[in-house]
Amino acid sequence: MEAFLEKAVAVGKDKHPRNKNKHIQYGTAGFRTLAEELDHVIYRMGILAVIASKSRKATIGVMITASHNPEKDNGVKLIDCHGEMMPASWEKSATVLANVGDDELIAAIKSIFSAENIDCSEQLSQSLQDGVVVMGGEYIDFGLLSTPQLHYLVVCTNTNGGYGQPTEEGYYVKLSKAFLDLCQEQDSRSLKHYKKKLYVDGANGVGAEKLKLLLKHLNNLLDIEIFNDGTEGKLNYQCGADYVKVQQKLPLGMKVEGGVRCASYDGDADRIVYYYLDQDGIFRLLDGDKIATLVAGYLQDLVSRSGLDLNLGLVQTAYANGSSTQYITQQLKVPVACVPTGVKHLHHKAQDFDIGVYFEANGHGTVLFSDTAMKKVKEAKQGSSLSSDKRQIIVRLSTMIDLINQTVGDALSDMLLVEVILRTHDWNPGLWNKCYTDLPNRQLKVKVKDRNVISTTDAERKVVTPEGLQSAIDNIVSEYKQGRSFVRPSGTEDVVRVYAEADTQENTDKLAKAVGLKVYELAGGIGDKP
Ligand SMILES: CC(=O)N[C@H]1[C@@H](OP(=O)(O)O)O[C@H](CO)[C@@H](O)[C@@H]1O
Ligand SMILES: [Mg+2]
Repeated sequence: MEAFLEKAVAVGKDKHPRNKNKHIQYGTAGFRTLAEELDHVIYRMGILAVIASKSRKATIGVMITASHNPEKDNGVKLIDCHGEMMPASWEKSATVLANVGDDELIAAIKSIFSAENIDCSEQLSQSLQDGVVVMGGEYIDFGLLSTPQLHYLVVCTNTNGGYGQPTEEGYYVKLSKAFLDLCQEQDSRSLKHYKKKLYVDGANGVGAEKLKLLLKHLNNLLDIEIFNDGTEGKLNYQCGADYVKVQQKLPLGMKVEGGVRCASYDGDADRIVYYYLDQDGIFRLLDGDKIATLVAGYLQDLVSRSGLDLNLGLVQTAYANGSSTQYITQQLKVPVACVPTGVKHLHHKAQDFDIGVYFEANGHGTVLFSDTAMKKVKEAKQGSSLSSDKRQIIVRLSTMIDLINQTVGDALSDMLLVEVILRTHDWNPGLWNKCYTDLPNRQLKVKVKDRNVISTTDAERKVVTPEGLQSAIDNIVSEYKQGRSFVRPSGTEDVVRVYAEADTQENTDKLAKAVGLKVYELAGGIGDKP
């Protein structure tokens, strides 16, 4: 895209410069003025026409005419895809584009792209293909996919189909077959609490489209209504997993009844969080920690009933709610490891176990089965001396392995996994939520001059530099019941993140603010204080 834009500026400057500083406006019927003043305007309308056509995914028209005006005049106007005039918002963009200086063209084009919510991925994808071809490489263009689908396809390709068919359809077939098998196994039971109704917020990303395709394979075992499916709203804007997790409220546009399970994906569908409104209409979050404990508890039970000698562990980050860690270690008696933020750290650590469950609190996670675990399950399944009870459990474990996308966190696969477990337990979201009660928590962002002045240790739970910050945090935290707080530089945004937990939401907010202020003071805060 950058290359394009640079070319647009270069050609503009060279062949169609804006010489006069006269403001010209898209009026009643396009731009209309002396022909000699229109050259750069018409060039720029060529640019706008392409943007409009991409936005509409249709042909649009550009008319050059002075209509009823004198001969020395001329004009240009755009015709929208259904044959009518362009809407007012486009007239505004046209006016901006016509009047910016030659060097401001890039910024103006970018802002139209973003205002009209236009996807530039096609151009970026072309750039990628150019890079591959120039090196003599070959590529398969799978078009639009979720991130975890591509992870799946890479493994399938490199295992010659051993992990599944290397096609998007193969992905749906593999997951849905496992899901149907696991549900059918218990088809005869009557379910009291588990309902098949589920609301899904697609974050206006790729997940909604992919979910629609998956649903065709699920034999109506799930009754899913999709919100934020990308037909109108903006990507991740007041919706999606991150918004719901951090804001702890329903996404934009989602209408739900109490007690019905809801889930939000993120834009590329590698994260998922669940939530519901309880009988008092209060929002209840079932985040990555709640998913991790649900999955770990279930698999732990399955493994112990299978009689197989397999160790199971759970990997979290410092963002995991303190109650979840306590529940896992004390109730489930599953060992927990804490690693720095970022899936690469969690995934790596999870490989230390026969069965490694990992989840970030924000809903990114999966389960890894080691080669040894896969081999033991496979051998047990083939064994002839199993009682029918044991066989059923081993088959279940083996089908679970097929249901889980082990390559990376996957909103679709994780959703099916959660649904199977809830169905098996015959749980509604309230029963799931009851396992443990989250400590109130708060995340804040603090802007500083250079976030790298903050370095951390102990899986990011303690600050090393700047000097004095950790002892200041310790002092503040000691004033709060069940208080815990840590700070770290974000790896994806130019901010320092503050996390806090305490006994009440009010105290948690106070704690987060006090720690945020210390960061601001001791680590070079800029702009508004937290
Ligand atoms: C608190 C939080 O949710 N941090 C996120 C966020 O990283 P930061 O380094 O905190 O900006 O984006 C990462 C990539 O998606 C994700 O792995 C991580 O969990
Ligand atoms: Mg993602």
